[in-house]
Amino acid sequence: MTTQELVATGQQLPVMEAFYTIQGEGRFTGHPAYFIRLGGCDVGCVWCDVKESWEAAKWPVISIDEIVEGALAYPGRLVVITGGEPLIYNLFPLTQLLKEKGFSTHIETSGAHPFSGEFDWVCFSPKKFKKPHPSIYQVANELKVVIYHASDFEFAEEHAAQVNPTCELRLQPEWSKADRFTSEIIEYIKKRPAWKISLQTHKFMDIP
Ligand SMILES: C[S@@+](CC[C@H](N)C(=O)[O-])C[C@H]1O[C@@H](n2cnc3c(N)ncnc32)[C@H](O)[C@@H]1O
Ligand SMILES: Nc1nc2[nH]cc(C(=O)O)c2c(=O)[nH]1
Ligand code: SF4
Ligand SMILES: [Mg+2]
Repeated sequence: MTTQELVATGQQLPVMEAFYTIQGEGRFTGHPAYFIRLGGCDVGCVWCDVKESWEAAKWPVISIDEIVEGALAYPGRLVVITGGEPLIYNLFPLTQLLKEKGFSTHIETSGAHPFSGEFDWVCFSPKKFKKPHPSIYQVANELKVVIYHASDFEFAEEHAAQVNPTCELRLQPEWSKADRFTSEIIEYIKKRPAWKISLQTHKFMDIP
């Protein structure tokens, strides 16, 4: 099979970077985790904090065995698959192998492509720049909406109305606008306790 075919089946994937760190955001903030950052994203968020990930062709294509071997080198058994936009790819082969090896599998996604993979935790962060695929709403365990503009609160509510009732709801200040929006998020949540705040705590700790 050609590399292109192996990527299409999910046996090989473009990996921008992989690193063992502390989950900085959302429900699992503070948990040690191995991050696998896949290359490629077609969503185009103006405030994306990892724009260098967007072009898939820039990154080496690696077999899922080699990816999992990298994760096995560390004592933690929680893997977070992120990107880029990881759902561009078929994530069944990688997540099945990770689960076989005893990992909990989490994903960070905009939901802009059809859902794939076996995940223990799905963090869905919808974007105005590319509409989510309908398949994400039933599987999202956590809705994490980035607040960059006053209109993003309404956008957050529109998505909260579409996810499962058990889905946890979080608002996360966009990093460069945190001065302005953190206090607004706090006041918003105090009035609407269905929501929680998520901060990018790894940036405060100055870790990857
Ligand atoms: C870089 S994205 C990669 C995964 C996927 N493409 C997504 O957007 O969910 C990982 C997380 O970081 C969030 N994020 C990206 N840039 C951010 C910024 N400047 N401030 C706050 N959160 C940001 C995204 O919304 C997402 O929840
Ligand atoms: N420490 C740490 N936590 C994170 N949570 C989500 C991240 C991401 O970029 O997907 C991220 C990241 O890049 N670093
Ligand atoms: S969807 Fe995620 S990776 Fe893609 S541009 Fe937006 S924040 Fe960045
Ligand atoms: Mg990040």
